[in-house]
Amino acid sequence: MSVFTPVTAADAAALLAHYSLGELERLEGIAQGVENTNYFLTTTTGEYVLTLFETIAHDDLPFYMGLMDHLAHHEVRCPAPMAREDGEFIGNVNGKPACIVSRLPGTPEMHPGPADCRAVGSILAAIHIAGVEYDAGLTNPHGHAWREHFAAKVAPRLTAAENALIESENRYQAMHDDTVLPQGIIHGDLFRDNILWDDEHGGGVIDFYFACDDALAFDLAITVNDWCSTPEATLDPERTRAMIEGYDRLRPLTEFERTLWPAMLRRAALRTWLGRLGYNHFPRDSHMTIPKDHAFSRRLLEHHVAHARELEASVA
Ligand SMILES: Nc1ncnc2c1ncn2[C@@H]1O[C@H](COP(=O)(O)OP(=O)(O)O)[C@@H](O)[C@H]1O
Ligand SMILES: N[C@@H](CCOP(=O)(O)O)C(=O)O
Repeated sequence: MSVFTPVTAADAAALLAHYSLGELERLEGIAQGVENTNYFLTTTTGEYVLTLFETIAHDDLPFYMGLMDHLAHHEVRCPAPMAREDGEFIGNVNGKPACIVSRLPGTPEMHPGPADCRAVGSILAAIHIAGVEYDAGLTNPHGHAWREHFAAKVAPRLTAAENALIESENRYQAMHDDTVLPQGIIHGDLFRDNILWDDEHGGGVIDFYFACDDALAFDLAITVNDWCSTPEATLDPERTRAMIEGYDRLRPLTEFERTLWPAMLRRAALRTWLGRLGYNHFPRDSHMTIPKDHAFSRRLLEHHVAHARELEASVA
């Protein structure tokens, strides 16, 4: 997250008047993240996170709130949304829709080994399995149409080589029909910084605001691309194998998923690259934001394009 919309103690106290969460003790802006405004919020009853939604359509918010509520009740450790006294999860702060969720303890593991990756694979599979019973849906707003549209928008700011790579990758993706793959609720952003680990509970998952309906293997590819990549923008074979095993033991991959695995890894790398180009070339006015490395995502995509055989072998 970031702070795009500053929140004062008085704003937070006015919001808390709609909840039974006690009195405000402390409010602290969070620099991490790039999508929403976030604050740690401490009250006399506990520790929470206040989120102001900056870009998400108001109509989509019940999907995210309901999903966290559902998963929190289905053995996925994740933030629980706090209900207001009127029963709603969403309120308003400084003109922005806002929610309060429980704050998870723990810290991210930014230098994972194979054992961490195996655990993450199992956490992702548990989300996919629990998602089957969630009775709401959301079409991926960053699917094929978005990739094409965004490519045209960002094109004037990129080099000819970058535009050629995006164009050919969009063409490749259009040729690979993923509707044959199992679909369901995906997290969509299970990067290293979105799991908080603590000794007592293990991994807790945050940041469900890219969740949507899509191919489950695409979600695994997003996760592998982040957790199993090396600083040289390649995939570490041992970590990749461990994550796929951790996933597969709970939700076995189908033959189609194995066949389309290289395409999913490429699609995930393209999605992240385009997203990061957006943060970089069309920045929003933020009071606190940590930039994302878009060149790394391009190099990862280039690696995937050049090493199709290796990617196939990683899931064989
Ligand atoms: N429920 C939570 N419990 C603990 N920390 C959280 C929680 N939600 C967010 N955070 C903290 O805020 C940071 C940014 O959150 P994130 O959801 O990734 O932002 P964004 O919505 O911009 O993607 C996280 O890296 C984490 O430090
Ligand atoms: N994880 C994505 C984009 C969203 O970042 P977050 O820090 O807000 O989760 C990326 O790294 O590009």
